[in-house]
Amino acid sequence: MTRIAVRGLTKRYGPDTVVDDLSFTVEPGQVTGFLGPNGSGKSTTMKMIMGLAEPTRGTATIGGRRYRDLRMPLAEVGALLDAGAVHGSRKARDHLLALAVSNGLPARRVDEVLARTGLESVAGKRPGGFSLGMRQRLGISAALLGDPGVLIFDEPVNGLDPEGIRWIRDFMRSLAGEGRAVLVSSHLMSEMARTADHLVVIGRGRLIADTGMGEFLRANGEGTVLVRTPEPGAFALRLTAAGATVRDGSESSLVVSGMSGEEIGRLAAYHGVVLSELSPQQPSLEDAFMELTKDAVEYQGAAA
Ligand SMILES: Nc1ncnc2c1ncn2[C@@H]1O[C@H](COP(=O)(O)OP(=O)(O)OP(=O)(O)O)[C@@H](O)[C@H]1O
Repeated sequence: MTRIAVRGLTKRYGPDTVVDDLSFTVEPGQVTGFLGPNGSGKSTTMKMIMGLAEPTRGTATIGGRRYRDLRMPLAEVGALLDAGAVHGSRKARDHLLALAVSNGLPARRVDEVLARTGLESVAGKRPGGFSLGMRQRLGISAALLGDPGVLIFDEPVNGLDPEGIRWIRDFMRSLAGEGRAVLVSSHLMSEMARTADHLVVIGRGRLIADTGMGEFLRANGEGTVLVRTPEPGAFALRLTAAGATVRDGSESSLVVSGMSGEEIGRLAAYHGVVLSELSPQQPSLEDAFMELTKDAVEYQGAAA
């Protein structure tokens, strides 16, 4: 089982520290979402893991080895870093074949990965005319050629239509389901909530959170319930006594956490309290993410 270990990873470009003493682990069998606002250092971190940028300090290893020390890189790690990039003017299958041959991989892998990414019918075509989604599938095919235990995707759903997004999401899940370690970056929380098992959040190159997705959802996704009653003061006392946390909302409403709408309704019925509103509020994960990273956003747009 191969994992990615990032330890004290730091990258300076001139006076700018774009990755700052970053440490985290990407475990096998999981999709790890790598989240951060634009410019927070996600791509630079991924490039350092893939040996495409030299760390100023610290290490990034795959199965305990730096990329440049891997014996068969394609068989250990696959990456899609520039999703839209298409290399050369070769037909899709020929492109993959050249890559396989030059890396000492069996030619049969080409048809296996084309089947897996659903590109068989266009394998004889040049990727110049491919849609972004198809180019991405071709990039993913290349990443899978060596059947690696570790996969890295930089913003893979950027620019895709909903069907393409769903395909990528399901694909990541199936790769993790096979025991691979999958690291996928995004600047949108909503994309991660349905894909990732684990979250690594960075801002300005620094680690902000390293947490299980379930844990993050429990901490940030637990809803509140908006309650209106003609007797807010008295009912607030009942709610607190029953273990809920209550704060005042607008227009003498109560904002209740720690109890479900159903429990609140029952409590009101038990005490004969009239309720004029009982509405569960769904917090947005995007809001939770923005809150987490608000101090780390480099250029904040002025409020209109
Ligand atoms: N080769 C380079 N030389 C100088 N500065 C760089 C270089 N590469 C990246 N940077 C700077 O490092 C910072 C982090 O960039 P990076 O692309 O890693 O962020 P990111 O989180 O991937 O953002 P995005 O989602 O916008 O791609 C940015 O301020 C960027 O301008």
